[in-house]
Amino acid sequence: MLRPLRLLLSGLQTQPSRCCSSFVSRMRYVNRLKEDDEACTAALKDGSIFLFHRLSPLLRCTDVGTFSPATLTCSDVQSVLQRLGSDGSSLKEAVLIGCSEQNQAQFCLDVGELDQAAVEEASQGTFIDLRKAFFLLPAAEAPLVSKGQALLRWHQSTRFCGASGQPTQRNRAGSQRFCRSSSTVYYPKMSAVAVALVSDGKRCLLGRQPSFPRGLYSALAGFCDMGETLEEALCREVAEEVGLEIQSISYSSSQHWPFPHSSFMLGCHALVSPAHTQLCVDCSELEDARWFTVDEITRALQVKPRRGDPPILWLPPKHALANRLIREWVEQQWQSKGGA
Ligand SMILES: NC(=O)c1ccc[n+]([C@@H]2O[C@H](COP(=O)([O-])OP(=O)(O)OC[C@H]3O[C@@H](n4cnc5c(N)ncnc54)[C@H](O)[C@@H]3O)[C@@H](O)[C@H]2O)c1
Ligand SMILES: [Mg+2]
Repeated sequence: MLRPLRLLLSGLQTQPSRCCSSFVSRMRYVNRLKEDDEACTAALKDGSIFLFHRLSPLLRCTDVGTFSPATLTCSDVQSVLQRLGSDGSSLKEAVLIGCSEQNQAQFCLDVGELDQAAVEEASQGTFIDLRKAFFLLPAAEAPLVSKGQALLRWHQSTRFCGASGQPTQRNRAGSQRFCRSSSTVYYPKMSAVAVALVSDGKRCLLGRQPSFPRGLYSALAGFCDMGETLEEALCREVAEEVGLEIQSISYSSSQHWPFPHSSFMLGCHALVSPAHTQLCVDCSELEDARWFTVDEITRALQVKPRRGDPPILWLPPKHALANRLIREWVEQQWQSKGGA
């Protein structure tokens, strides 16, 4: 079958184009690799690979005691696989996750079929559960690793078509899967979650679930229902969880959150009328919810939690969107105090 000219031309190009800004050319390059299997195969040969073992990423500890994701070249991975007696065919399972600022395509690969300790020894790293690894990594590197895990998990759970029950096939980049029998195309999925930092103008509202570590309180959150807007989801979640009606919703920022599975977190600030702040907590959802003053929150932000010694109030870690919302609120409170 004749391939479209666009794909033939793009297949010749195995590096990002230099005609536009480096960001634009990297984005277009990654997009092209998703569409063109041959270009993607070529990019893998020159690309970098993040290894996972049963969804735990391979990290390396630096000389100064910090952690970073172990970045291997394709030939590094080939020699690790060969040393462990694998024929290297599992490289075909690598999934495209992006392109580095150095214009190198980035892939992830799960080598869960190999002995974990042997891969660690051969690749000079350690596989660490993402729940721990995510917080050990610098905030700039954690999202790439969580994206890799999310894509690998999605491939593992979408092997069969929900309509025909037949096996699905992936494209080279791993950006979609296809069922020949039902002609269904599957794309990676994530659930939308609305998070709100609710304030009454002077205090902010935080809640805790029974599963949270002792002392931890966070912004209210909930999965968006089908057909809901972000605003509708926030209003419903806050009403359900603490029995309040919110208004003046303003969007702050978003993040991909890998726990327990892929969520697309949409973070907002919201207000309640100071005359209606009485909480009616739904105990089936939350163990507790409370109003906190800016002084209490400012003190809690300065506390470094130590193992076995939880402070009275412990806030979400810096990598979490809720932490960002809390910091934004504190800054805005101090600014308005300074201006008053
Ligand atoms: N990154 C952050 O800063 C941050 C902050 C708060 C919450 N979160 C995350 O947001 C997620 C949702 O928060 P929550 O637990 O309060 O939600 P929630 O209040 O909607 O309650 C969870 C319940 O919703 C139901 N549910 C509906 N749709 C679902 C779906 N698509 N997937 C799973 N369950 C679904 C389930 O019964 C589940 O037990 C959690 O996974 C949490 O880790 C992240
Ligand atoms: Mg909730």
